[in-house]
Amino acid sequence: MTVSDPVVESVVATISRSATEIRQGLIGRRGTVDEENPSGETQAEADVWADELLGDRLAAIDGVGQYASEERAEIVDCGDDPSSTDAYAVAVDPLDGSSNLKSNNAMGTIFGVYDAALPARGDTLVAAGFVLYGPITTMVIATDELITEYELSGGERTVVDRDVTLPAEPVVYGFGGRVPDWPDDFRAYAREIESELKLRYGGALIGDVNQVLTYGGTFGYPGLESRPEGKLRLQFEGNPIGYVVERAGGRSSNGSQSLLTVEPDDLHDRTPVHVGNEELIDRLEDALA
Ligand SMILES: O=P(O)(O)OC[C@H]1O[C@](O)(COP(=O)(O)O)[C@@H](O)[C@@H]1O
Ligand SMILES: [Mg+2]
Ligand SMILES: [Mg+2]
Repeated sequence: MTVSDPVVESVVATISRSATEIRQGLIGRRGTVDEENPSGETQAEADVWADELLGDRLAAIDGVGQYASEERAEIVDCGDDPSSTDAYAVAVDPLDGSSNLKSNNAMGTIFGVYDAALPARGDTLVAAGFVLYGPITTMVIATDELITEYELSGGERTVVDRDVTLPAEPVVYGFGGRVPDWPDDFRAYAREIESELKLRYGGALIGDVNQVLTYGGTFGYPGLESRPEGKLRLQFEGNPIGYVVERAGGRSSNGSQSLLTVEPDDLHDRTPVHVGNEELIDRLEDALA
C-alpha cells in the first residue's frame, strides 16, 4: 500500500528503508556526545548519527524544499521554498526517547511533511507518522487519505492495520514530568484518570502514544510549574503526533486547543502535548480552563 502523492511516498519510503539501518546502527552508539541540541539537551551519539543519515537522504528528494530536525538549530534549504512553490518541508525527530537507549527500551523516529515553510502550523501537514523500534519495527503513516500501520523488515513495509482507529473504550494512560512539578489543575485531572485507567508509561513519546493508539486512552506531557511550555517540541513531536491521533479519530490539545491550530513562533518551540480519546481530552481542557 503506497501513498498517492509521489513526494510523500518518497519521504515515507526513505524513512522506512532507513529504519532497519537506524535500528542496526544503534549498536555501539549508546553513549552521549559532548554537545547539546537546540533544546539544551545532551545529545546521544545515535541522535546525531540518525539526524545526519535522515537529513542527507530526505534533503536529496525532489520536491522536499526544507529539512529540519530536533537535533540541528537551523533549517536546511534543499530546493524550492515551500511557502511559494509546491515543495514540502520535512521535520523530523530522528530518535525519539533516546534516553531509553541506555536502558534498552522503546524508541522511535517521528516525521511530519508540511505544505508550508517551517515553522508551520500542524494543519498544514499533508502527512505525518512514526517508526517504533520495539521488539519488532513498526511504522504508522497518516495522510489525508489513509492511516496505516506496517511492519518493517529489511526495507519492506507490510500492512498490518489498514485503518488505524483509536478504540472507543479508553484503557491506558501515561503522563510525563515529575508529579510535584504538575500544576494543581492537571494533578486533579490526573488523579481522576488514574482511578479509571491503567498506567502505561515508558518514557518514549512514540512507545507511549502507540499504547494509546492500540488500546485507547490518553498520553500527556503537561506544562510544568518549572516549565509552563512543557518539554515536547511542536514542530517535531506535537504536530505530527497530534495529526496521527486526530486522523485515528481522537483529539489533540495543548491544554486549550488542538495542537494543529497552534501558531508557532520558533522552529524549536515547546508545547504541552495531550492526545487520546475525545472525551478524555475534552475533560482535560475543562480541568485546565
Ligand atoms: O524523561 P521524561 O521527562 O519522562 O520525558 C520523556 C519524554 O521526553 C522524550 O524522550 C523527548 O524526546 P527526545 O528523546 O526526542 O528528546 C519523549 O520521547 C518522552 O515522552
Ligand atoms: Mg522526541
Ligand atoms: Mg529526539
